[in-house]
Order: sequence, then structure tokens, then C-alpha cells
Amino acid sequence: MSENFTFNLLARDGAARRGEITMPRGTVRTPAFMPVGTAGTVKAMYLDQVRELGSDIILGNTYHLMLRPGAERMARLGGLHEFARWPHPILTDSGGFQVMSLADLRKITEKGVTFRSHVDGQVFEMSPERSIEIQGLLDSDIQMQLDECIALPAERSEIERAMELSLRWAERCKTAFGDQPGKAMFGIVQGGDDVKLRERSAQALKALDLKGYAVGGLAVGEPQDVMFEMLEATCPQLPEEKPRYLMGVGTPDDILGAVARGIDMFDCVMPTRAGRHGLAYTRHGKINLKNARHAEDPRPLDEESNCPASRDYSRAYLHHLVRSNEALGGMLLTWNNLAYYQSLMADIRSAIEQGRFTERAAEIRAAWARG
Ligand SMILES: CC#C[C@H]1NC(N)=Nc2cc3[nH]c(NC)nc3cc21
Repeated sequence: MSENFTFNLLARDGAARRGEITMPRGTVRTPAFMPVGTAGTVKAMYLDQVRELGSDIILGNTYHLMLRPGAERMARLGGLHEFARWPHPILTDSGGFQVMSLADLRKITEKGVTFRSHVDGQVFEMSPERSIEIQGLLDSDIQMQLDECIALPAERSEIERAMELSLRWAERCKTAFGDQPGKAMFGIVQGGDDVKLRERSAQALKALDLKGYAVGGLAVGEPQDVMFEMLEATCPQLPEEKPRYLMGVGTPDDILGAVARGIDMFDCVMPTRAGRHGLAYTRHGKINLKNARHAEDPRPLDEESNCPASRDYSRAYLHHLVRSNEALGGMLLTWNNLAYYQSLMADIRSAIEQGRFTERAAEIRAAWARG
């Protein structure tokens, strides 16, 4: 293991990149998918299962963990890795997005954000410095800057104001983070669906010489081609030698398109949330197990999968569990979905190494279409 945080580019195929992020707690093979472990757990999974599927890193949320169990309490218990028994890398989001999407009574000033907890109504103040302090108390390996995440659609002037505030907060987060060789603090490119604002945000963050760069504020309802247009404007402005993380994305098709445009890291609740709602992601496309057509289908989701949830259970049984609202239904489908996402990422990494990513992406999409 490396004492430092380093990113090595191992292969390129067009704008697609195959790399490795090394840090004291382990290596992250990129392109990478990070299962969402918001409150210190990947819902409906044991973390040993998550690891066995090929997950090198999971995501935690500052907002949720500061409310419950609390950052100082987590530190007293040895940090998030010890608490959740996950000794591998963890990336933590800063709280900016969750405050916007979950908290009440939000007030933004230059100093930071004041909000009321959606759990118990307690009022919190979070500055860029406090967000970095909390992520340090969690002992997070990759920490995200605090940013202002405004609800879209919004006036360009409002998107610009939030983007500029987030840039000032990025500088404050960099100062608060200081020099931690085995850890990283990533900036977050903002700018909505405005190419010029995206370029300005990326260029200003690049000048801060951070250890990695996220792209935020996409996959929030805009058409996929707009998301891809923003990536085409943003990625070339970012340093080649640093990791690029597209926040909250996405479907398997989004991931193929974003890898093709230079993204290295992904997180999304899609595979876990969809699994709890009866939806399976497979090599053959999506399968909604609520549908009556599965009621007597003896086939598994994917007989060629290494995952027991995909290989050993009939669609009829999964349909029964989902229709009966049995907990095992969500557990097995979450297991299947994360297995599929990680197998997709391994397939992508291999295709880039072989210089045939474009061809492989077309083969994968054709298999979805065949069903
Ligand atoms: C504007 C902005 C922004 C980003 N800022 C931070 N701190 N976290 C995020 C998390 C996200 N999850 C999703 N899901 C679609 N989009 C996200 C965007 C962000």
C-alpha cells in the first residue's frame, strides 16, 4: 500500500481512461463504481458481500453521519472504517447536496450553511471548515469540498453566484484540509447546464491544484445529451493526471457515455434503491420483477453470473418475494444489481486496457436491446 495518495493512468482509449488510485487503505481500480453507503451501511447488504463483488471503495455522507451518530462520537468509536468494519477506502460527500435535498430551514451565507436536521429538527451551522473537520473525524480517505447545490432550473445569474461561492469555499476547504499525504480533498465543478460557467469553474479549481476533481449538478433531470455536453466542456479543462468523479451518476448507459468522455469514478443510488423496489439490472437489460409475466418463470436473472442472487434464484421466486414485500426480495435484487454494476465496471476496465472500449460499449448496449 502507498503512504501517499497517488493516481496512475495505466491506459487510454480515446478519452476513456484506465487508472489506479492508491492510498494507505487500498487501491481503487478506475473506472470505478462506488456503492452508496450513506449512513455507514450499503442498504440491504453486508459489507463483506459488497467487497466480494469487487468494490474497492464505498461512499459515506457527512450530512447523515453528523446527525446520527455524530462526528465526535464516531471519532471516539475509532472512525467510520472501524465503526462499519470496512477497512478499505471511503469517500465522503461534504453535505452540500444533502442539505439542499433533505434539510429544512436552509440559510446560505458566505460563512456557510445553516439548516434544520430532517431527523430531529435540531439546527446546525456548517462552514467549509466544519465540513472538512467532520470528514476528518470520520477518518475519510477522500473528502469532498463543501459546495452550494442550488435547485434547478435556476436563472443563470443564480447558477453563477452559487458556482463562485463554491469556488471560494473550495479554497477554504483546501486550507482547512491542509497537507494529509495519504488522503485527498476533491473540488466539485459546478455551473449547471451552462458551458461557459462549467469551463470557468473547472479552470478555477484546476488552479487550486487539488488531488482530484468531481463534476456535480448533472443527472438532475436534464436530458442525457446535455449531461454529455457538459462533460465534453468540463473534462478537457481538468488536469489529465488527476481523478475525475461524476457525482450521483448513473444508469449503466450513463456510465458508458461518461467513461467515453473521460470520467474515472461514479456513485449512484440506482442499483441499491432500484433493487429495493423490485428492479433488476442485468446483461440483458432491466427486469421489473413486479411484473406478472415472471410469476412462473423458472430461469434465474443471469445463469452465467458469479453472484448467487443472479444465478441461483428463479425469477418466479424473486417475483413472489417482491410481490409479498419480503425483505429477502430487496436483499437479493440489491445483491444482483451491485454484482451487475461491478461486472460492468470490470468489463469497461478490461476493454480500455485492450483498446476496444467503443466496440465493447456497442456490444453491451446491443445485449441490453436484445433483452
Ligand atoms: C450542484 C452539485 C453538486 C454536487 N455536490 C455535492 N457535494 N454532492 C453531490 C451529490 C450528488 N448526487 C447527485 N445525484 C444525481 N448529484 C449530486 C451532485 C452533488
